[in-house]
Amino acid sequence: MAERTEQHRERAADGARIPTVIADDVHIIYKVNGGSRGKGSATAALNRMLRRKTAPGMREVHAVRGVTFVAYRGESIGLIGSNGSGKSTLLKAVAGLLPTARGKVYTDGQPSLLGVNAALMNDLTGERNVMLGGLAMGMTREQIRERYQDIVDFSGINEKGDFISLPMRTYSSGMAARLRFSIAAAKDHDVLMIDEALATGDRKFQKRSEARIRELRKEAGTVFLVSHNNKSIRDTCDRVLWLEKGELLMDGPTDEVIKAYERETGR
Ligand SMILES: Nc1ncnc2c1ncn2[C@@H]1O[C@H](COP(=O)(O)OP(=O)(O)OP(=O)(O)O)[C@@H](O)[C@H]1O
Repeated sequence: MAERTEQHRERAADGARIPTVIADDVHIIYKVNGGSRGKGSATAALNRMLRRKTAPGMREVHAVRGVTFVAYRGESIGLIGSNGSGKSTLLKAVAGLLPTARGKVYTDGQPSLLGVNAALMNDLTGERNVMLGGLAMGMTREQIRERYQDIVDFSGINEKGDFISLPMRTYSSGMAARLRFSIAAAKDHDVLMIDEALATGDRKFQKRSEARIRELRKEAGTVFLVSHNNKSIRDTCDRVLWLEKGELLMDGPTDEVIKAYERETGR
């Protein structure tokens, strides 16, 4: 892995912690077309497209409501909350993939979002996808070639045969998720965001990825992890943000927040 550079230190020369992400009163609103009053048929939608009309009754989903926090170098932050509470939306906004309706997100460096749905090409081989994924993260061909074997070994894709030379559509969902994680984890990120990646893959792979997350943290980036698995969060994160209905309910040390969450949800 890359050597620690000046820029990768956890603390500034005066000993102050270095912020990597600042979310200031962030609001995210999705606008949903034709959410559907009326029949919402395909013909009606086609008609609207042809006439360039906006859908009647455009609806809004206010997914994130006034979230504020500061993340620092060397932190690993878990995002928890019930289904639909806004975790993935918040990460997408931090990654710059969704505009804020109000408020601002400031980041140091380019955040990388690794979702279980990260776009790899199903018809291409695992090998080609390693190359594409690496290039998409800003690595050079040379760097990817250097790390290629590590990526494949880490993913464990070839443990049961030569799967890396087969198209990704032949992979199980666990195998595909492992390859996505392995590609993303090959680079030292300033801010790495992982959406449920650890929920997939078997226990052995989860252990390996948890270890890699700890390593990435040591290399002084900031890691965000969205997960419904409290154990993964406990094993990996030192701080947790708890979202409910788009609002930040609690922000604090992992143990405190998870305990409060478990009391509330009975899980
Ligand atoms: N593309 C979209 N268009 C419209 N609404 C959306 C879209 N994506 C998410 N939403 C809505 O935004 C809200 C937050 O969703 P989000 O996926 O961020 O929640 P989450 O906490 O990540 O959920 P989960 O734990 O189920 O993955 C939900 O009400 C959801 O219906």
